[in-house]
Amino acid sequence: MYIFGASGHGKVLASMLQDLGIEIKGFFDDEPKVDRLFDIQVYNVEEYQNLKISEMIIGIGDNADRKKCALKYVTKYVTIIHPKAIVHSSVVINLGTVIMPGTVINVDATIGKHCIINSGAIIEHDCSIEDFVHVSPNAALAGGVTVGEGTHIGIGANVIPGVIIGKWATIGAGAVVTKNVPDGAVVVGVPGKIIKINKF
Ligand SMILES: CC(=O)SCCNC(=O)CCNC(=O)[C@H](O)C(C)(C)COP(=O)(O)OP(=O)(O)OC[C@H]1O[C@@H](n2cnc3c(N)ncnc32)[C@H](O)[C@@H]1OP(=O)(O)O
Repeated sequence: MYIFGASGHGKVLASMLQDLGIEIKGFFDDEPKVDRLFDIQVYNVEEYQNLKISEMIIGIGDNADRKKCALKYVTKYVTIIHPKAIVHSSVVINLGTVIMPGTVINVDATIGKHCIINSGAIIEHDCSIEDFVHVSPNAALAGGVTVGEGTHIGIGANVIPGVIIGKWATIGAGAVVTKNVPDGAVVVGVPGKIIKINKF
C-alpha cells in the first residue's frame, strides 16, 4: 500500500494502516520535506511511473487538492475503516474514503469517494455524503443530512436533521447549521450564518 502525501493527514493514515497491520511500501509527495517517514521511503511524485503501485490511499487533507490528485493518478484506491469505528452493515462507503477511530455511521448512510470521516465524527441514519467531503473530528450530522461534493465540515460543528449542504461549502468550527447551505458558502456561528460565498 502506498500513501500519497507525506505530511499531517498522510501521517495519520500511516498510523491507521499500522494499527490494521497493513504494510506501507512508501509515501509519495510533490514536495517531500523528508526522505523517510515512520522509517518508510518518501518518493518524489516523479518516481510514480517507475514503481508498481498495487494499492493507494490519498493522504491529503485539502478537499480540492485530494480531488486533483485522484483525477491525475488513476490507480487502485482502497477504503480504510479503523476497527474502532462503528459502522452499520447497511452503510455504503466508496473507494478512497477513510473512516477514523471513534466515528459512528448509522443505518442507511452513504459516503462517497475519497472522503475523510475524521476522529469521533457522527454521521446519523440516512445521511448522504458526496465525494471529496471532509467531516472533521467531533462534528455531528443528524439524520437525513445531505453534504455536497468537496464540502468541509469543521471540527465540532453540528447539523440538524434533513439539512442540505451544497458543494464546496465550508462549515466553520463549532457552527450549528439549522438551514440549507448553498454551494460554496462559508457558514459560522450558532445558529450558523453565511459570511461569504467562495467561487469553485
Ligand atoms: C485533524 C484536523 O485538524 S481536521 C481540520 C479541522 N479544521 C477546521 O475545523 C477548520 C474550520 N475553519 C474555520 O472555522 C475557519 O475559521 C473558517 C473556514 C470558518 C473561516 O476562515 P476564514 O475564511 O479564513 O475567515 P476569517 O478567519 O477571516 O474569519 C472571518 C470572520 O468569521 C469569524 N469566524 C471564523 N471562524 C469562525 C468560527 N468557526 N466560528 C465563529 N466565527 C468564526 C472570525 O472571527 C471573523 O469575524 P470578524 O470579521 O468579526 O473578525
